[in-house]
Amino acid sequence: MHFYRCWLENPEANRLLHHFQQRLRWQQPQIRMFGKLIKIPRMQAWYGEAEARYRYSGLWLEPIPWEPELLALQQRLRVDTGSCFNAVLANWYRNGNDSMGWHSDDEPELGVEPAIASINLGASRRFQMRHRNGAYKFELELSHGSLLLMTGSTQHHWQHAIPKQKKVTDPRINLTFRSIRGDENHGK
Ligand SMILES: O=C(O)CCC(=O)C(=O)O
Ligand SMILES: [Fe+2]
Repeated sequence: MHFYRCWLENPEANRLLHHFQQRLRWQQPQIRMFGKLIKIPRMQAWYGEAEARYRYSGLWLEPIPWEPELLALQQRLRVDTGSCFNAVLANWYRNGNDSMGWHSDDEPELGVEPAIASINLGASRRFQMRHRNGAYKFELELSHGSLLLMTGSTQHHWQHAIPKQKKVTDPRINLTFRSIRGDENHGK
C-alpha cells in the first residue's frame, strides 16, 4: 500500500468535490442482508468503459460512460502509477452516518492482484484495515486530496472498512479506480 497525502492541491480538490457532488448520477441501491432489502448507507455511482461490468456486494453495475473530470483523473493516475484503470466506483458519504462495512475488493473480474487507486475528497474519514488472520489491525486517516494505492496481494490478506463517525457532519467523496477484465476474459 502507498499513501500520498497531498496528491491533489487544495483548490483543485475543493473544485472536484463540488463538481462530483453535483454532476455524478448518484444512486442509493438496495442490497439483500439477512433476507431483507436495505439501502446501502451511502450514495454510489459506477463510471467507465462499456466492458467494465462489475458485481459489487451482489449487485451488477453497468458503467455510465466516462465523465470528463473522471477521465482526466484516470489519465493522471496512468502517468503517476503506471496502471490503466477502465472504471471507477464513486462513493458519496453524505456525513458521518454513512459508512462502508468490512470487505476486500477481490471480485474475480478485478483479476488476481488488482491495483486499486482511491482518491479522497472532502471530510477526513477513518480507513480501517484488518488482516484476515485476525492478528493485525490498523487505520489511516484519509484526508482531502489524498491518494491511497492498494496493489499486489493486499486484497487477499486484508479487509477494509469506513466506520460511522457520528461527529463528522461534512460530506466526503471517495473514487476507487479499478481495472475490470472484459467478459471475454472471465474464467481464464
Ligand atoms: O471510501 C473508501 O475510502 C473506501 C471505498 C471502498 O473500499 C470501495 O469502494 O471498495
Ligand atoms: Fe473497498
